[in-house]
Amino acid sequence: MNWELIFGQIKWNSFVFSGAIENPSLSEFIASGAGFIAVLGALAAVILLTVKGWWVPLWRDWLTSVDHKKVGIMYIAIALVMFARAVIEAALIRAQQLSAYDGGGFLSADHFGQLFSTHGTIMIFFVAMPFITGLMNYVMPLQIGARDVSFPLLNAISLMLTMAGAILIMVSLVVGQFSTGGWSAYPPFTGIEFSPGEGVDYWIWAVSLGSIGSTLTGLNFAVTIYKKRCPGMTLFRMPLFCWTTLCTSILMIFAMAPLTAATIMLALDRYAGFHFFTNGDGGNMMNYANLFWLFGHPEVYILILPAFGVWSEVVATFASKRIYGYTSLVYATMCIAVLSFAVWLHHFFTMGQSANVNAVFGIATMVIGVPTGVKVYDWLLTMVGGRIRFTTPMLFHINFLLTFILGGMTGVLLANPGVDFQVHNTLFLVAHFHNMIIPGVLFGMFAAVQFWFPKVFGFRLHEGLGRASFWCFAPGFLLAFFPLYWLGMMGATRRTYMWSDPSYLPWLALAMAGAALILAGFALMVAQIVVSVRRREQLAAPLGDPWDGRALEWSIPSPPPEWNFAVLPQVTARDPFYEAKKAGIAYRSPAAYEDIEVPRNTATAPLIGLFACAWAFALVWHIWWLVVVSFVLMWVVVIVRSFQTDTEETVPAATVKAANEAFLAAARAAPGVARDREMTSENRGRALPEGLEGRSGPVSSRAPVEVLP
Ligand code: HEA
Ligand code: HEM
Ligand SMILES: [Cu+2]
Repeated sequence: MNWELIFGQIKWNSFVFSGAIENPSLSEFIASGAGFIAVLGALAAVILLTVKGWWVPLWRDWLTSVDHKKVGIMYIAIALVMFARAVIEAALIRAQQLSAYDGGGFLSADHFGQLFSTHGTIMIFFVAMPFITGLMNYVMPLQIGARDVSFPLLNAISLMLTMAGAILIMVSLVVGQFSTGGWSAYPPFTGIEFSPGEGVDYWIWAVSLGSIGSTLTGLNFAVTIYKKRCPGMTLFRMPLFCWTTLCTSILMIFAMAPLTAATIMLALDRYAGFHFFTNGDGGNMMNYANLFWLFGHPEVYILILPAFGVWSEVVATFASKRIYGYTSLVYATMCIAVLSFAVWLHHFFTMGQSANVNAVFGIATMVIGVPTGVKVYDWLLTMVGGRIRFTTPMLFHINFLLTFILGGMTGVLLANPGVDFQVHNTLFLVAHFHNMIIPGVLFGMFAAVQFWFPKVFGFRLHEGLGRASFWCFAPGFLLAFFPLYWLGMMGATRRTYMWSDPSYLPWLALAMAGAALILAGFALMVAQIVVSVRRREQLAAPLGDPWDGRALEWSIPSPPPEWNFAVLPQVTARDPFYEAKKAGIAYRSPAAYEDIEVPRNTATAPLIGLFACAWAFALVWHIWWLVVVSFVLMWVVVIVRSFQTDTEETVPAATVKAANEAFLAAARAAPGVARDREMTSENRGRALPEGLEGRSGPVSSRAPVEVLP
């Protein structure tokens, strides 16, 4: 039998374990160990699912679900698993750099190159992207008073494409190697001549799958926000998180396309001998740099805007005050979104444009500081005069304000081409972007988890452990990244696996200590989740409104029913739920209930994801029969689905009524918010008073959130 016909380019020595046998070294053992852990982890999951009998529920209730809430949770689960891997890789990079004085260190140059490439690629495409996408999925439809997104099946397909990409990257731990070309994968280095192996192909197909998934998500969410808002929810009554979701979705639609184009063109160069980006034959790698950063710069705002939305929700809720400067926050978000398409060139000031071109793009970049500053001042002014509750999300918010400004300022420094020539591609740059992404995006997502967890699962997270993890994360970040500003100015370049200037050592040691603290923070966060699950009875918050919330998601039970809203809400003001509580008309019984149509679960999306994953794997290894078979199967699934007509089921009005009336009765009877704003015979059935909009909300009369044991 012809091996190559069946297995393509996979050979015995493609498996990571073979390296440790043929060429034993610490670096190879670590690589094999990682492969081993991946295999063991997968095996452990299979055994757990089998022993507990969870296969059927996993398939029936989760993988085949098209419910935006479950899709959102699955996105965040992917993000957390991938974060665990990428943060360990960061610690290895740090340890290598600390020990690498004058040829020391324990990793081979090649292994080190794979580590920073997978770390960057995973963190951006398979941690930050799924995290924000999962969060937008869960929260946005609830906040606009919708029952789901506009295209629930498409939503599930986006998820499964992202999952396929993540699985492909995990497979690269075991079979073959990953790219050493960094997260931006510049040719000609990533061309076939300089990187002939499978590594770059893993990067290309994993990123392409994620990128197509994100394009579809962008379309889906933008249409949802335009079309599915509940009665009375005008655009300018939407919570700010929905505004940032809208802007991010539009950015996704326009920015992911150049990335997909770049990866496919790079693939054509590598597989079919095209020369879009080659050094000779009429190719030009600058085309790649332009396409990549035409995506890459908006990408960083795709990540930060939803986080800005989270910060707006968090600060208004925990300052117990209406957000300051709502309209200016909306316009600032729009400005940032538009400007983000006009600055991509600042990523390659040093690559040969004229000084004038650099100046134009440098100024455009600096201008983004203005709308961002508007946001910062709005958040600060929201806190002024508020009654601040120092919960974990609020601690993250204050830390965000303090550190994000510093990172923004170093961005403005980099926007000056003269300065950039000095520090481009040094650790100064690495410090800048981690300084934006970690306190801004990552901690924004952590704050969001703390904030919305009780909504999703019906019980709170343990507050003490949450604070403990915060107190590791926040100083850990400072220690891990501020020394890099110094190192960068001393000339330490990024992506270096070895160095020879002894004055680097103390700074690298500090950075290592910081990375260790961040790992400790992550461990505490995992502990927090485990402890909270165990104590869920004690931490229960089933009535849906644990923080004295403001937007519509807090007006329904926790966890929300499949149909979200028993009756679509009628909105007459911003912060509609808060205003309703204030007017004493929250938790009113609706006049009548109707049957609700919900989409049926379907195997379509997971099958498409499965075949997409097989297709990408086959492309990486040139297994041509599998390329054809999986591609055809993917389309067979699509065609079969298009003939199905019975795709929805009806929840009878009586079922909805029973569930909702039980919830409303409990909410009215409960102490706390419901009691303070008790239903009375006078206010029952009364519409929300007109003119509430624009009036600044009063300081909440509620006691601050107690710290749970
Ligand atoms: C979430 C991610 C994120 C965010 C929000 C930003 C925001 C900004 N970035 Fe950053 N950046 C990255 C992630 C991010 N960046 C990444 C990942 C890279 C490198 C990729 C790579 O090469 O691998 C990078 C690289 C990068 C470069 C390229 C440098 C080089 O390669 O040599 C430049 C240069 O101009 C730059 C500038 C800026 C600026 C001006 C902002 C501004 O938006 C910042 C605005 C914020 C403030 C200014 C603070 C708050 C404002 C006030 C308090 C008001 C008062 C202040 C003024 C009016 C100035 N960034
Ligand atoms: C949580 C703690 C983190 C630590 C300790 C860490 C550490 C590092 C280190 C040491 C590098 C290599 C620097 C070099 O080139 O010498 C790096 C690169 C990088 N990191 Fe992180 N990081 C962390 C989180 C994140 C997050 C959350 C993101 C994005 C969401 C991210 C994105 C990147 C990117 C894009 C690169 C560049 C990769 C490349 O050069 O191609 N990191 N990080
Ligand atoms: Cu940029």
